Amino acid sequence: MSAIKINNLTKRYGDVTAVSNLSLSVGSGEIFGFLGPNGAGKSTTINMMLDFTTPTSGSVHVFGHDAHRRSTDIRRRAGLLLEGYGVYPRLTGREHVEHAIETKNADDDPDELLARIGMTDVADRRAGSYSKGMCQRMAIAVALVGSPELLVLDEPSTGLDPNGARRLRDLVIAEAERGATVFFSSHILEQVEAVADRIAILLDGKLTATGSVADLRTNLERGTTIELDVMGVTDGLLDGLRTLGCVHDVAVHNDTVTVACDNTGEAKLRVLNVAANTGTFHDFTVRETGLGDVFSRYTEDRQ
Ligand SMILES: Nc1ncnc2c1ncn2[C@@H]1O[C@H](COP(=O)(O)OP(=O)(O)OP(=O)(O)O)[C@@H](O)[C@H]1O
Repeated sequence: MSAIKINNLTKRYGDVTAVSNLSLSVGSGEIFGFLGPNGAGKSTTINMMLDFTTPTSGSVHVFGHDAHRRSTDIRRRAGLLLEGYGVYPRLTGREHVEHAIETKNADDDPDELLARIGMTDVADRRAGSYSKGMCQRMAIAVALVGSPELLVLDEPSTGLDPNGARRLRDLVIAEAERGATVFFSSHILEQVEAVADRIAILLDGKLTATGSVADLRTNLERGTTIELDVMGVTDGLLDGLRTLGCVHDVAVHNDTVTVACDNTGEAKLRVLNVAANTGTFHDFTVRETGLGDVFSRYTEDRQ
């Protein structure tokens, strides 16, 4: 069963269409990464899932329930980390978590939750004195209260140092292993690539891609990227590369020519042969397509 089912969802603010006819579903127990550039509509979608914003049209179901009619139930069963999490400056980190435990009628150990995100040392300090990253860590601990069936994390990596980011990653995996569904938005592509079972990429409120990172790579037919360092890019080189059947894309940046081609030894050899024949080629790097490439391809190239 789907934990989240979004059908033809649209949200307009005056002339701005923040989300446009969006449909997607997230399976129970899945780690789902929601990607998109600034202003793509990620937060607006999340806000509609939790009934903080009303859709212009379309519907969202969470745990099979209508997000608007059953919002209280849904929020009770979910752990939320949303933009603009309100901090009470006079309360300590532990008191924030204790308050959430009380509100949710849960029986967690606040110290254990704070330890999971590396907050033990500062648990007794007032949140007013916390750094941005400490506030974010505290908000993550609060989201975990009550072992929620669904974690909705809007940009959870914001402000976290590499250690915090690693803890977050481990934590997301552990929560999914326990059976929780995790839906998180992020700009940190490596974070998403490391943990997400599937991702969706949003651009101008529209879904431009959905699937596993591997699926998206295959869709793009960009198994391998070869970067050619040349001394002066010539039309002969570009034409030669573009006529190869195994080449899907050729991009130029200064003296580097980036070639996306089939992931076969023969394809790589043919690309390097063309480059060698131009006489100005002096080095190359081969790398597998990463999520960064997929993201750029689905967003920048289509704008
Ligand atoms: N309350 C609002 N009133 C008017 N426009 C809004 C409102 N909320 C969002 N928008 C607009 O809707 C679009 C989508 O915004 P949203 O915050 O959902 O994007 P996002 O993908 O979360 O961006 P970011 O990564 O920058 O947080 C933007 O053009 C934004 O300006």
